[in-house]
Amino acid sequence: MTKGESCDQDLTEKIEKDIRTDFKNSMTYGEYLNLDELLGAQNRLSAHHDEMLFIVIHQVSELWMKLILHELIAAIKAVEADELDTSFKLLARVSKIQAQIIQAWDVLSTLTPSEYSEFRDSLGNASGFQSFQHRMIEFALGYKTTHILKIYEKNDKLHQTLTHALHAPGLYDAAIHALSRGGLPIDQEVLSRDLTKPYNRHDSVMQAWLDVYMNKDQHWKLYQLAEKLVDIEDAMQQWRFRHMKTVERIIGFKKGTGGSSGVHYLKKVLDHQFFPELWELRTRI
Ligand code: HEM
Ligand SMILES: N[C@@H](CC(=O)c1ccccc1NC=O)C(=O)O
Repeated sequence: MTKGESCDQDLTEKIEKDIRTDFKNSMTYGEYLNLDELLGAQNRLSAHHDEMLFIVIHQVSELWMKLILHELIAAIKAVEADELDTSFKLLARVSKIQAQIIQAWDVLSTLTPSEYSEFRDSLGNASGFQSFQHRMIEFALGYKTTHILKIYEKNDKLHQTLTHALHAPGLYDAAIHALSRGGLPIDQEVLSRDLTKPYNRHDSVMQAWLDVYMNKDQHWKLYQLAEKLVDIEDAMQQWRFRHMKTVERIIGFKKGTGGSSGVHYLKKVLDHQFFPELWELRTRI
């Protein structure tokens, strides 16, 4: 490269930098937050006044889910790296976001059965059952339900992302490996378990958490991690319960648009536990 060419290169870089700075300086609030797109995305399918509430509550929930996932994925990495203090900060934020989406049910509860029935038909077969981010969160917590993948067969990108998450360790698997690295004996069959299957309760994990709780001074960080996980599961169950009750007060025991039995199905989902040993130990101590 000649001297002249390298000068040209410097000049081009300087101009490009100036353009970027100018753009940044003149950028508005709305541009930064992409508000045209965000606030233009409430497309009602009916002329019903209350459909706006229905759309906004879902969109707000999906936005919060986006942040939950962002934090959870970082928390899993932190636990895997034995950076537990970092994970506490991230998991505490997840809990605070969960509190927001639990509160959101209060707003939706102002929708009455007659109001909802006036636009329910326009929703067709669409259902929250198809919420991709909801499944990503369940997967990140270790609840891997393979039958869910079928829903996304026609969407390569979502299917691929969910398949990747299916094979990746969830938060509970990361915590169990941290127990093992912390010197608590965990059976090999748990450590090398098939991550694509939902987690099942295991004796060695039960024993390890009991040990952590009974000797918390020696395992303070793992003890704190356990309580953060309990916070998260507690909130997941509160969310599920509020969803089930809100649905019952709005559609009673009608079948769901997604093809399920409706409230009966939502009640059954409440039986599932993400971190079973952390609940069982409460009876054992
Ligand atoms: C009037 C309001 C709502 C009604 C009547 C309702 C009803 C239902 C029903 C009946 C199901 C079972 C699947 C089906 O057959 O459709 C379901 C699933 C689901 N809904 Fe809702 N829902 C409402 C609001 C919401 C909101 C605001 C969210 C937040 C994103 C949401 C998220 C979900 C999710 C994630 C599932 C799957 C649950 C699982 O499989 O564990 N729903 N809903
Ligand atoms: N499953 C609901 C419909 C429903 O709630 C819904 C429809 C479209 C988009 C999101 C929805 N929310 C949660 O399930 C019903 O059966 O009325």
